[in-house]
Amino acid sequence: MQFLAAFPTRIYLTGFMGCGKSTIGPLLARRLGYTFLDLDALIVQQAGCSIPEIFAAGGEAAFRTLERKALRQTAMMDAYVIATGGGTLVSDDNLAWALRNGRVVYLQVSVDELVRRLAPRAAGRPLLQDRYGRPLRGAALRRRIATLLARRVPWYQRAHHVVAADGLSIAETVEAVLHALRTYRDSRNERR
Ligand SMILES: Nc1ncnc2c1ncn2[C@@H]1O[C@H](COP(=O)(O)OP(=O)(O)OP(=O)(O)O)[C@@H](O)[C@H]1O
Ligand SMILES: O=C(O)C1=C[C@@H](O)[C@@H](O)[C@H](O)C1
Ligand SMILES: [Mg+2]
Repeated sequence: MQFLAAFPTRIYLTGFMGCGKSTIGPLLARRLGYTFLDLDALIVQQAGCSIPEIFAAGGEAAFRTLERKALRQTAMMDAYVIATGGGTLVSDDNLAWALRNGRVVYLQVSVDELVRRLAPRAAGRPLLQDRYGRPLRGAALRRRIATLLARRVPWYQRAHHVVAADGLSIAETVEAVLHALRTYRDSRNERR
């Protein structure tokens, strides 16, 4: 009997804040019959406080420690779509781990589109706030997004799949990710 390779067991969504990991993830999971997990939500649940509270109490380093642990808790999860945080896979260590333990999909979105999406949603994202905890706006928000994104792209681009999501609706982005995963699955089956 010929065994046909199916979709990977774990799919990790990566990309900048606002690229849509938490929005696309549940829809993608439903299409695949997978379970959805949001790593930020897992961290909040286990810490018993919000992300801004974690940053306020222990700085970004404390958050990154929790995030690293949360990522590794997904090791044995079967048939999961996992939305990582925007900075989770911006680390050689975490990225190499995710690349070994699942398929990593980068939702690539331009600075212009990220600014549009994040302008009303900077609150609750500590890296998009000023030193007084006020959400950045206008040119300051754009500068922060552009600087951080440029720094992070070298990690994001090492994903197994890069899905150009600019100009796509939410539903179209789900289809684009499914297309990338199907193409990968079919290429593996052809090689058998
Ligand atoms: N085409 C689109 N694809 C995805 N999200 C979109 C789109 N158009 C608008 N949005 C909105 O942009 C926001 C994307 O935010 P979301 O929380 O999903 O991003 P994220 O990648 O999970 O960010 P973070 O890293 O901060 O968790 C949502 O409010 C979503 O409704
Ligand atoms: O891009 C980041 O570094 C972050 C993104 C969010 O998902 C959260 O994980 C947190 O706000 C940090
Ligand atoms: Mg998210």
